[in-house]
Amino acid sequence: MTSVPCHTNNPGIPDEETLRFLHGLSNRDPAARHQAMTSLRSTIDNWLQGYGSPPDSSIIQNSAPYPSTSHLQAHLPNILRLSECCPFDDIREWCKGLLDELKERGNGLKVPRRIGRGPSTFIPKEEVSSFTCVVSRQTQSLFVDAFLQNNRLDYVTQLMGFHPCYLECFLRTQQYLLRGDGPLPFHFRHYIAIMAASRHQCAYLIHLHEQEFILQGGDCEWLKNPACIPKKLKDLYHVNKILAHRPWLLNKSHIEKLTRGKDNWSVSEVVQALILLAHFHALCSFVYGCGIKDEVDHTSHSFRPPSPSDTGSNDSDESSDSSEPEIGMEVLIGRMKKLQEDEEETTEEERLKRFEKVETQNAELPTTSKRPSPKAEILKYVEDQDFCYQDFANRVDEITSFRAHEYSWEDHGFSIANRLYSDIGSHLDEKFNKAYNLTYYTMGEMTDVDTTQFRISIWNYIHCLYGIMHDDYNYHTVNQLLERSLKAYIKTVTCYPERLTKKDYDSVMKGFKHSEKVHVNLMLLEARLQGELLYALRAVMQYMT
Ligand SMILES: CC(C)C[C@H](N)C(=O)O
Repeated sequence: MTSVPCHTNNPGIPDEETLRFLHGLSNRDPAARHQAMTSLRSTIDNWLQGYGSPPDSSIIQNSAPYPSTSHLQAHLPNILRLSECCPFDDIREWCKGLLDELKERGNGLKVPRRIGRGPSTFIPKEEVSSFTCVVSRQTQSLFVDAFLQNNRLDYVTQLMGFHPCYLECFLRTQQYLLRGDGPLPFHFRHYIAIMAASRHQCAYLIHLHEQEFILQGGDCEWLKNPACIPKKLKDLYHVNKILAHRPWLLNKSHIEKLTRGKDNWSVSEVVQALILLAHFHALCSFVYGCGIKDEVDHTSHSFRPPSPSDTGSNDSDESSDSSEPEIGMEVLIGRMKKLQEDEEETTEEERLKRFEKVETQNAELPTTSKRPSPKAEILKYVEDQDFCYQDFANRVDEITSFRAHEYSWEDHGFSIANRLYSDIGSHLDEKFNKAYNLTYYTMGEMTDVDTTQFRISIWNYIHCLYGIMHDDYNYHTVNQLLERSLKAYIKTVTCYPERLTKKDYDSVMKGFKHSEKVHVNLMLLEARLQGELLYALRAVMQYMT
């Protein structure tokens, strides 16, 4: 345990000492884990001997420190979390036993209750593969990797565990962005993650990265009072806002502003920052799209009885119109077949018209649900909180559609990313391909289904929300395969993820399995990420030429 603990007085942010202790348990080597457990055990024994007041020094028989009650108390939510989600059986069992023992013996200590509630409010916990269920070897070893990388087996990872071959790629890329070679210091990377997540008020990601920020030696003043962050980071606020909500407005002048002057951003740093921002904006969509709950140690819920949101019955918000019947899976499959059989020849002009039609229809979709009002602990990170998505079709600026054949990820984005921030292009490319091509040839209970058309229409529809047109694509397909309620869901998750409700999730893709809904959310994440990056990297290219 280290010196100078960082006391943040924020319920979401434990002190540095607690975080270091967790570090000790995150070890691949069972002997090292055992040692970490023994040392914590001695610390707790010291406390138990003294029941909250320092015991007579003759009783302390080991070299472990004597903890204060509040200090020990601060460990408990984390011990609870480990007792519920840790891929190492030894730690999980040990934590369970410890909590039970403290409940009996820990005079005055408030011991949180185990609730085993699962990662999502939308998906029953029995459906989610985790350490308690039988998961494949591959998934199990990915969970261990994630635990070691992030000091936890987080809920995002658990849900992505439905799709291990994607998860592998996701973890590798995120690890590279946060811990790999790159121009930005580690604590900056986490602060940028916080800034990105705050655009969608995503407390889940904000709290995770506040902790990582502290572990990377970040100054906790930046968390308490974001007004005191360095000017260099402040300069990123504007770009963050545009990229998150109206990326088509990004141009070379924004890059110029960041790179001008002394002690400002280098182009490589800008590229890493833009990719981090886009990565975390898109991850917010995944978090909300799948109804991911707060991590066990991020709230004080475990001291009180479960709330409706813990049990997944929180659907009080009325937002989507679920009265409209869905077309049903059989009709959908029939339409896909038909589209494949009679491929229609279209002119460029016709394709453009169809694209514009889908775009105009987007603007007509209802987005009635209200924005949740953020808590002060989130608001402190947000500037201009009213700035949000605006329908591309209703833009006031003279901006034309982005033509993907003039600037595409494969031919342009990929190489400029790789050139300015080595290897990132390849990591992202692999991840995009995994998400774009992932298929099990199933749809609900049906097998041997070619779902290509459906999946491509989701991807291209998301790009359409951002004004990106794929010139060789017939947008008529989008209207054939994506019904209004599904389009509304996709639009909400992509553009206003914080407004999504359980009811929205329940009322679309009715015959689909939960793992398939998560699959759709992976595509939303990646297509949004790629859309933002196309604009961001085009702006960088324009600045450089
Ligand atoms: C999103 C889902 C409809 C994807 C489908 N299960 C497939 O294997 O392609």
